[in-house]
Amino acid sequence: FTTAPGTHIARSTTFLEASSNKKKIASRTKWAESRGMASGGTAVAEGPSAGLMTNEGGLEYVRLVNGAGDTSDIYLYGGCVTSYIKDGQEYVAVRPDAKMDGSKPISGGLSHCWPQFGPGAIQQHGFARNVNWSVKSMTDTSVELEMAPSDYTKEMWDKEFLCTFSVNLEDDKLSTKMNVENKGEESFDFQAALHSYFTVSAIENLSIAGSFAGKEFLNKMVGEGEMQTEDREEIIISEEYDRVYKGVNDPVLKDSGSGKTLTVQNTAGWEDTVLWNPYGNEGMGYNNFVCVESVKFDPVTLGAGESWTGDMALVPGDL
Ligand SMILES: O=P(O)(O)OC[C@H]1O[C@@H](O)[C@H](O)[C@@H](O)[C@@H]1O
Repeated sequence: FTTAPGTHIARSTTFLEASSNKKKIASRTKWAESRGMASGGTAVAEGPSAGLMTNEGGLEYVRLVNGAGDTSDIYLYGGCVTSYIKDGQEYVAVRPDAKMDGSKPISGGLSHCWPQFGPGAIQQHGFARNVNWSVKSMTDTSVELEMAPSDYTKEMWDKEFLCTFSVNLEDDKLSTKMNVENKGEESFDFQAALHSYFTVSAIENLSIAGSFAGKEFLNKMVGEGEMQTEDREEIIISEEYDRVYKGVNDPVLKDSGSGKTLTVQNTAGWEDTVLWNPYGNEGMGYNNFVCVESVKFDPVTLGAGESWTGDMALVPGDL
């Protein structure tokens, strides 16, 4: 498969050479058989194949493939979607300075911030993005990952929880569902976000539509953070951005360079949008990505036995 020129960054460690296809299929078959599943799979000689893969840094990821040859990669480390390719166009970005070997959270993809967003009582953005999630079930086009407490998480946050993250590669979109369940006897609070990195052909080619006009936002780039009011219908980024738009959850990315749009369809749970771009930072590759994050900024209080769900789908389109 191919990707549109100029939209593909730091992808070398997440894509294996076609010559290693045999190894991938063998690994998938072994994985499926060890779980009592038919090996099945999309073992198309010339196209991508679905299944559990290992990257050059030793990290495992699941590749989903649909009938049209669209693909999505989901790393078990961090439960992170690092790629969504539809009709040859890559929509998800990974920063060129990202570590793809587990030495630090993946800076890119649909990265989980949980149970905390940003700085706070525990580590920046929480721990969900630097633990290994496990595969509960998978098919060629879907995977369900789970994250449960461990000694590591309990040291920081001693709560009984179960997080489930499902990704479904459909014909016209990539659907995700984050579910948090309180398995303990006492209530707990959390924040959540998908710190989503999306590809852009160049930042000057991007505008972001949505219900931004008239909304108040927290501009974290001013002093300790300042509340301001947005007066634009569409956001254009021409300086460093770190902004929390509470009550906005319908962003649409429009890229005049690729001629593509990407609708971030938040249909449950995700109430807010954070925009982040380290404008001018070449090392981070600022010119080829934007973070348009699906966020639940005000903490959720979950009673014993209760659960919370965030539904988000990425829907590609043409300008
Ligand atoms: O590099 P990371 O951990 O993926 O985070 C990216 C950025 O995420 C933003 O939300 C933070 O405000 C930045 O400080 C941070 O650099």
